[in-house]
Amino acid sequence: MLHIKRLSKSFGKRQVLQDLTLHVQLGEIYGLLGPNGAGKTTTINIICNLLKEDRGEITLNKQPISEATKSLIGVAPQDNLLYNSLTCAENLDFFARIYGLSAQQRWEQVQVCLEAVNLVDRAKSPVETLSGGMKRRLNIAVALVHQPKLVILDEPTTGLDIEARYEVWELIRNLKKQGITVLLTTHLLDEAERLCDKIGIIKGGRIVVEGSLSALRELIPAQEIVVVQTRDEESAIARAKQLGFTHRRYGNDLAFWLPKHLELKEIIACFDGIAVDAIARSPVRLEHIYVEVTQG
Ligand SMILES: Nc1ncnc2c1ncn2[C@@H]1O[C@H](COP(=O)(O)OP(=O)(O)OP(=O)(O)O)[C@@H](O)[C@H]1O
Repeated sequence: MLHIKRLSKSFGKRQVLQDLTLHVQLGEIYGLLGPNGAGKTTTINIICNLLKEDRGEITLNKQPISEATKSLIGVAPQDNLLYNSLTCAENLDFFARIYGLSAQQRWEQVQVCLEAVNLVDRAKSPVETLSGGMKRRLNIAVALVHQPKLVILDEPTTGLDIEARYEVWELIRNLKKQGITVLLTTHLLDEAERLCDKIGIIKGGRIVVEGSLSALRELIPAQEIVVVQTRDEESAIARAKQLGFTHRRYGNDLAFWLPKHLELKEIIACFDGIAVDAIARSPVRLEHIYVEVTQG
């Protein structure tokens, strides 16, 4: 649905995107991940025709990006784009006017979008009276008002509490159910794990890995990851080396990749003679893959 091939963009001497290639299929939720400053927002701005690429090819629904493709895209930017003194319904009506909807279409779409984001009972409330979570949902409703085929959500749940986050996640899943394709950026790896059919990780201005979570898991040759708490890390690392376990640091945590499944007592036996305070086991998660790809 959205195909980007060898996209490059520089600001002055700083090359931000370098031969970036990504493919978003119709109806999927695609998560674009990468460190701060990796070029995610720049990529979004180019897709939305707000910024011109230096080189590369982008097609949306088989059409090159242009003014004409703008109406196929709805964007919910990182900072809510809302008028605080207007009500929820007025905000939606305002943006629907910008997209040139007729009065009848606007009336219908305002209702549909308020329903989609569960804000029907706040239709007449000024934005300034809404909670942070409600504002975020309204911001997403604005992106939907002209019935786009692709919705781009730039960090949709940043700054929200967990309850508000659940609501936004449910809303995003509902967009997918309606056949809307979603491209989202996030720094929350559990958000990407929960929602995304496909994940692309940007580093150095290009997509370094792209695929489903299960495909990305293949990048780490481990059945399981164990975090070991010990005052004698050196001995634990030396023992792990003897056993053929790769070791990694995730923040302060010392972790080992287990190449095969082991029972807990077998794991404990591996570190026999070393003072171990605690062992925590987890499957290979996006966090481990992300660290490998972005810091490797
Ligand atoms: N208009 C501009 N002029 C000059 N430099 C820019 C401009 N826009 C972005 N940049 C630079 O390009 C780089 C990529 O920025 P971008 O906002 O695309 O990153 P990002 O991946 O979205 O980051 P974040 O996760 O922090 O939102 C940054 O170093 C930024 O300072």
